[in-house]
Amino acid sequence: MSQQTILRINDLHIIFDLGNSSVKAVDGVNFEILEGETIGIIGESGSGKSILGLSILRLLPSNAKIKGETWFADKNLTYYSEEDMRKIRGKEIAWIPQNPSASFNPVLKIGFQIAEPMVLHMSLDKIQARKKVVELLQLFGIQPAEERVDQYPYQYSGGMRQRAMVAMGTSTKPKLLIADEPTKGLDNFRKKQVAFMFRKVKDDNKDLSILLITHDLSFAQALCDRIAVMYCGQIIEINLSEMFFKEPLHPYGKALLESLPARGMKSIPGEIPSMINPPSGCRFHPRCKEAMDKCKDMEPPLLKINGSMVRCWHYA
Ligand SMILES: Nc1ncnc2c1ncn2[C@@H]1O[C@H](COP(=O)(O)OP(=O)(O)OP(=O)(O)O)[C@@H](O)[C@H]1O
Ligand code: NI
Repeated sequence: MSQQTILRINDLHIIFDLGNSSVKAVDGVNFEILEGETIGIIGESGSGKSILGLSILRLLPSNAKIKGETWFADKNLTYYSEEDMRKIRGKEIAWIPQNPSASFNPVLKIGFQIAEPMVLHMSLDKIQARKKVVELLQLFGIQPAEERVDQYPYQYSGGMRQRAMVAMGTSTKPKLLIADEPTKGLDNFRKKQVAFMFRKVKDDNKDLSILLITHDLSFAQALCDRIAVMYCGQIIEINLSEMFFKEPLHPYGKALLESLPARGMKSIPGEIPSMINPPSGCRFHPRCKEAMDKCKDMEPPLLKINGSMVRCWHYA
């Protein structure tokens, strides 16, 4: 049985025009997400993870120029109008933003905000929606749900707001859920709670595909079927999670793992490169222990190795 592709991104480029210079935030990205799979996008700050996620929903800042195609099942979203995108957002593709505290409207009750996508997309009336919200709050451990439904964001703890965001994101039974840094700023205990909650969401919705954008490698390892590593606007490795955490292909992947506390906590030498003037050749070469002469001048293509992909001359 082969899994269906739910999302396919073809040769995506996103450029920010800064007047006298430009930032290539995403530079030639190709990948796909299968039905029911969880894929993690990892990489250092500024590598283009959030911009890639936002581009799928076309929520990019207005100074962004976009090239390439985004297919959602058999729909080519590239040519969708804003009006058509609004029917997809929150219904078929849900977005869980990076900062739940800033994303809830402080003057509206949480229950009302969670209900909104269901009222909009599932034509539930207010009473039905309220009932659904109470069920969702219970499901996500936000108790006592009957009381919590009428509270305002400030009355929730950070962890509760995070869970409420996921409740809202999954309320309309989307096909794809995109979550940006869902564990950002949480302590270890709350990180585990969020991982547990995502597991539950996955178990309850076997066909749901999840795109997890995260810095948090242990969180990615706990949840993802596949890992895509981004560096300086490009995907430089796509691998099964199991393979990646055992033996990553790209030297940058190896360096990321070696920077984990449990694996020696070796920081990656050098600096995250400028996105305005990225390094020549392989973008990682100035920081790479294994760099060869060729890596300085020639950009490696994304090579297929068995079922994995890697952008590194060592595999050519
Ligand atoms: N509105 C904007 N105008 C200009 N450049 C931008 C804008 N938004 C993002 N960028 C640039 O695009 C690049 C990618 O940003 P993005 O937010 O996707 O990174 P990220 O990988 O999500 O990082 P983080 O892990 O810190 O969230 C960065 O170099 C950033 O400076
Ligand atoms: Ni980000």
